[in-house]
Amino acid sequence: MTILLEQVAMDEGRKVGEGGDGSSANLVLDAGFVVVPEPKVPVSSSGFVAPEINAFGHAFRSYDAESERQKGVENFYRLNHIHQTYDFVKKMREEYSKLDKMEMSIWECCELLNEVVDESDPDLDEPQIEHLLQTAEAVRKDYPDEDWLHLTALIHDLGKVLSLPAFGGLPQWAVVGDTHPLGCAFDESIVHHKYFIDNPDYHNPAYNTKNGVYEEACGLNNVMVSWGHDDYMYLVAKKNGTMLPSAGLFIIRYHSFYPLHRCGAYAHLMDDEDKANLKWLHIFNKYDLYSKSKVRIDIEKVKPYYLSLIQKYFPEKLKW
Ligand SMILES: O[C@H]1[C@H](O)[C@@H](O)[C@H](O)[C@@H](O)[C@H]1O
Ligand SMILES: [Fe+2]
Ligand SMILES: [Fe+2]
Repeated sequence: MTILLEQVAMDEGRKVGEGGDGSSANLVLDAGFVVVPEPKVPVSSSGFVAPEINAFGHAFRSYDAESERQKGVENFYRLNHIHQTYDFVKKMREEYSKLDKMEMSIWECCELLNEVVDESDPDLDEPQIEHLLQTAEAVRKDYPDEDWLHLTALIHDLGKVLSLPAFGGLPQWAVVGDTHPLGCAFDESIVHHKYFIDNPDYHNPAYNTKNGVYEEACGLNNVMVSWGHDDYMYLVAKKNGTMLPSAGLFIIRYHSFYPLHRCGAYAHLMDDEDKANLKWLHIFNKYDLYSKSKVRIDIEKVKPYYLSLIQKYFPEKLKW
């Protein structure tokens, strides 16, 4: 099966100002029709076995178990839940859609990411480039033919550069952690849900019902999801005209949306394209979460392979 990129770009373009990604979402349009094979979801994978415990001796994603990271992580979610509001997300999307902060290649960004510490993650305290390569290499072993998925894995967390001064030096609560929609009720499955009580949207009747400002099946592209590294990297990839398939862009954009991909919350907002792409996100999530370990990848050895993928799917320099 194939899809026409122009069609996808137009579909997304019609949602301008409605929680979509703004008016210049369709750079690809200029190139006319580009036929991209839509990746088929393979029946099953082999190799990678998800470990039962993380590097700190706990189950993965234990947000309440006492550990050296627990308090910091909980405080992170307290701030995240208080400050991420519908208006805040709208403002951030507008600001960062300008892509006027930096010009650099994908690989340069991978290297920059090493400066970033993620305070939201109970399972990881390794430099971020290790996580990128661990995820990508684990995916590559099980899905050797899906090179777009290897590259998606490599770049999925690059948006964390938002916390660096050159990108506005955003606080952690606006960069990392799980994401959730704004403009409708906060689902109970969201980590440390109790802190929403101090969020103004929680008390706003326009925003605190099941559907809130949305209609059933309106499509996630119409939904304001909390601002952070996911949506930023999606904007960067899309607006710089990446050739990644829509499943790759969906993974980048929603990989932290655990309430949806782990708990099935907000499923009523998805449209058919979201549902198809969610299958790939489920596959990806296993590698993103469970490849986090102390095992280092030899960067110099794998670098040429990833540089070739970057060249295939991205322009040499991107606007950030
Ligand atoms: O703490 C982690 C980390 O910030 C990841 O990059 C993000 O994707 C996860 O959803 C989050 O739980
Ligand atoms: Fe992430
Ligand atoms: Fe990740």
